[in-house]
Amino acid sequence: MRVVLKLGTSVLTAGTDRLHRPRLVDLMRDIAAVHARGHEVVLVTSGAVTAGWEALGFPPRERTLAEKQLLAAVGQVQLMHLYASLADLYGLRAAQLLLTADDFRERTRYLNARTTLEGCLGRGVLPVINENDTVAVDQIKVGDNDTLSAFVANLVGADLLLILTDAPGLYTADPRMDPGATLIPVVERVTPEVWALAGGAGSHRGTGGMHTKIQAAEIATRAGTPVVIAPGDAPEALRRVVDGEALGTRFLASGTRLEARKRWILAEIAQGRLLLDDGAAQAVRERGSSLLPAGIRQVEGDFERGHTVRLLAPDGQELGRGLTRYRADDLRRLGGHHSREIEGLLGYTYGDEAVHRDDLVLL
Ligand SMILES: Nc1ncnc2c1ncn2[C@@H]1O[C@H](COP(=O)(O)OP(=O)(O)O)[C@@H](O)[C@H]1O
Ligand SMILES: N[C@@H](CCC(=O)OP(=O)(O)O)C(=O)O
Repeated sequence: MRVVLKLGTSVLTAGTDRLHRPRLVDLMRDIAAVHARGHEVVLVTSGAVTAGWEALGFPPRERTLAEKQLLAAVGQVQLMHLYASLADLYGLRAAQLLLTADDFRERTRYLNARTTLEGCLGRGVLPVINENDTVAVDQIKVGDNDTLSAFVANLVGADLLLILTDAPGLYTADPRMDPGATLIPVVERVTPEVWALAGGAGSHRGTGGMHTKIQAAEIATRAGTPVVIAPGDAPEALRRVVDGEALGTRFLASGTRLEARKRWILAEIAQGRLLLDDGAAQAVRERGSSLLPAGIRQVEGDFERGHTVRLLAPDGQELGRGLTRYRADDLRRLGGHHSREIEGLLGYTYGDEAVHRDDLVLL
């Protein structure tokens, strides 16, 4: 089994202000045990900012981007030092990958990241991934490690994404606010009702709370990977979930595993929206046809050739996502025109289709 394990700050600190070493030992022992049984583990870890804060002697927090980047720069080294030493204790080698949104958006970078990850797994190395906070400003960052872990799960075609946190799973309401809330053991589909259950982060240390975990569950399950949200303080949580024990909340995969290219399209952050006319919406939805410029009524956003865009029916319903063959400004000029006019309008052509059916994933 190929498993992506996401460890939140809340788990790594065990509710304290610093990385909780005994907790890290337990987690690494769990990882090593699962690894020793032939499973592949990819670790997505938070905790750099907290580790940096600890390393600098807990200075008063400013909560600016510059401060977060500084703390992450200091803390990432501390975090990796701990992981590398602990992995060593259990006879494992750790590798570090610092990724950000562009690494999933740009095909070449995506393929390189995937090659490195496959290389690690092929050699039995434990990849340890965090967002590259030191360079990630709003425009290019994934923003939270729950979503990052779902992107990574899609990247490697994981059989399971396990998100460990400081809550026992998804509750009917934020258990910190509502003592009567109860655990939801299985979520068959991420519906608006499920979204409504999510509250924000449980502490000042965590990012996103249950909201980003549900978002992660939606991204991964849609690409065919089941997701479990489970308590990080449960002994041997990874081994137990891998063995099929019902721990925390399981989100069932909503589809079959998509081929790698389609997973990439879904994993990517959509850069723009194409509003189709009735005929085009019907052709795309019912026949899985390519989208021609003639069927585009409106183009929203700023995107380049090769970026992912959402395809919307006239009523606003999202039909699917695909890679566009033309940049946003080109499509604004081509919308409503026959494909034979493309060369005359632009002075060049990348083919008849705005989004080719091979590059299109219907939802
Ligand atoms: N419906 C819910 N069920 C469970 N936990 C929830 C819910 N809504 C909000 N939360 C909060 O989400 C927190 C976990 O997210 P977060 O603080 O970001 O942790 P992490 O560092 O693990 O990502 C929990 O401590 C909990 O208070
Ligand atoms: N990249 C940041 C963590 C961001 C994040 O999503 O944190 P968390 O909600 O604790 O998983 C760090 O290493 O501190």
